[in-house]
Amino acid sequence: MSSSSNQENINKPEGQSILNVVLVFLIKMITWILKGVSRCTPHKVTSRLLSTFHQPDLKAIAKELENFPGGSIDLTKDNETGIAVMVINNPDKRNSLSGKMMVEMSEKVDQLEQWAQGKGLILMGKDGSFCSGGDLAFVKKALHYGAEMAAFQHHTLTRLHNLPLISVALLQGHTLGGGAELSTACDFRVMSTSGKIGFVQVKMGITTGWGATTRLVSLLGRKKALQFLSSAKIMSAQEAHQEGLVDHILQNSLSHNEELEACKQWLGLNYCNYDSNLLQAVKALIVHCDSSKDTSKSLKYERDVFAQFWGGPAQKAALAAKIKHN
Ligand SMILES: CC[C@H](C(=O)O)C(=O)SCCNC(=O)CCNC(=O)[C@H](O)C(C)(C)COP(=O)(O)OP(=O)(O)OC[C@H]1O[C@@H](n2cnc3c(N)ncnc32)[C@H](O)[C@@H]1OP(=O)(O)O
Repeated sequence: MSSSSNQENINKPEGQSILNVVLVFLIKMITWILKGVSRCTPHKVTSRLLSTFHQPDLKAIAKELENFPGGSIDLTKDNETGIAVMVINNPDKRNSLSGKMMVEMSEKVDQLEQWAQGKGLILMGKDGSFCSGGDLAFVKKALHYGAEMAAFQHHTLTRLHNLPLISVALLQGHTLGGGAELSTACDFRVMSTSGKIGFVQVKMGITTGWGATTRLVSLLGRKKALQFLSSAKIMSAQEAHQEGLVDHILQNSLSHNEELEACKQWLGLNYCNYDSNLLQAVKALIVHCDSSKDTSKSLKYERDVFAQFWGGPAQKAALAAKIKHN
């Protein structure tokens, strides 16, 4: 740089050069913001802003979901053993979840939150199948209602996951899509040797709608979560156990009821031997330590992304294709 320009700089009043710095900074900031906004389509900005500020009215969503009938969620609590069994009961549709069943599951979780003698919970499906996800008849009628349904399910499954009970999903038969998501809302997964599990959402033109991405990353880490969710792989019991998703495989050739009894034994003998107050305190401590990471922020973002695909062309094409995830 020539000495004369150096001379200029040296003679420039202090305020002038600070003003220049501030001006340059402001121009850079404005350019950066404009670049950022142009990257998002108006739709994405709107829906993200909406979901950030929009607090779902769960009571109103429940009223709407109850308009989609079918099946039931049945709960039995054994005050002697302290183990409850929650049954996803829609066997004619492979225990897929209707809107009504989503509301009933929320109500049963309410009951379990108040169960003083509770120690453990087994979540299972009726007649030897766990759950094949959302009831597709409900799904096709609720394509306008994805964000609300996801908000409702996130609320229920986060409370299920955080129950002061040690929970096990008994995976018999098929566990698909939303059904696989339900299984991640339990502390453990026990599977029959012939069972199959697959996070098939991406094959259905959507991302996870019931919170499984957040829970899988926390449970098994980013890599395994990415493998399951991007491949839509249908895993056998052996494969799921090898991946660490399933904690115990039941012995072969048991009847459906014998598998339930074996699951009760596994849960009772391993994790429900002590006083319910103590066990509930142990689980509450685990939940507190786990939720110190910001899972609510992660779930909110998961809902935002889900809402951008739900009802979109890829989901409509998948629904029209009547895909069977055998
Ligand atoms: C946010 C979650 C997300 C969403 O809600 O969109 C998802 O859950 S995505 C995943 C949605 N689930 C599916 O796509 C499953 C589709 N079904 C199948 O792949 C098969 O039915 C299977 C593998 C579950 C069972 O196959 P199998 O050969 O053993 O029996 P059938 O196919 O004959 O099924 C018997 C009977 O059940 C009905 N069915 C099965 N799954 C569903 C479902 N999810 N919703 C509604 N109905 C279901 C199937 O249609 C048969 O009924 P029928 O009247 O005899 O045709």
